[in-house]
Amino acid sequence: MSKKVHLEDLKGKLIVSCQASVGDALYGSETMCKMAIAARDGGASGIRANSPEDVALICSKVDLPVIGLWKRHYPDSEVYITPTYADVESMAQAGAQIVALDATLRPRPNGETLEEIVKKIRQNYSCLLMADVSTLEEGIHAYKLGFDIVSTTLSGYTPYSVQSEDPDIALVGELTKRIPIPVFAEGRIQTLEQVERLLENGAFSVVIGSTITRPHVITKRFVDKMDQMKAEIKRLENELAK
Ligand SMILES: CC(=O)N[C@H](C=O)[C@@H](O)[C@H](O)[C@H](O)COP(=O)(O)O
Repeated sequence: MSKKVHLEDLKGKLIVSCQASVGDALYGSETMCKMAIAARDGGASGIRANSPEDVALICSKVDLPVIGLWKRHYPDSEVYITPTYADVESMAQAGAQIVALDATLRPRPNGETLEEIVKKIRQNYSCLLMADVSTLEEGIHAYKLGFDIVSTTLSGYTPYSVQSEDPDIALVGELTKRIPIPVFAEGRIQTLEQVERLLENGAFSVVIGSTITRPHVITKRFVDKMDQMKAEIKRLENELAK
């Protein structure tokens, strides 16, 4: 049974998402656990992690609250973040103090509903529930279903939500005005200035993944920018040569 987490301990704090996909150089529970230890050593107040294996290992080695999710793809649904009751149950059993699940209004596998999942988890487990949403409507709906936290995780990742390369600062502000539970800012956060604006807009906590724990993503961002700059210099040289 996971230890109780006190959300106040996460207020104004950083949660580091330690996740890697199959095929990533850093894929594997041992490596993700080392990432979580490094995040703890850097002062993170919580960890977000994917899969029962990674969560169980991190919970055993890192004395921080763990937000557990399980990315699983089902043929009959677009929902892939902890889609079914069994997936949520696996994360609670792995020891996650908080279980994050897709809280969009999209159809779930096997015809399961978010309402049924929340009700059943509340009957059987003491973990907190975090709603990964992409719109204000989904956040309000998740609050009404009894979630403990709403996170902007999926903004920009559903076809009907705001598409941007930046974090959805506006959604954080809208959610904090409309629901009384903690709103976590999550998704595409890359700079301290963005963190400042997110907190100013009412973010309870900030979740950062790729910019801290995905070296290939960080590397690609620099490489792409430098290639752009090189191409621009070449273009200007050609202009001057005319
Ligand atoms: C869209 C989706 O599946 N997001 C996932 C949610 O767990 C993770 O892949 C993200 O890395 C995490 O939300 C943190 O975001 P960022 O890596 O941009 O800091």
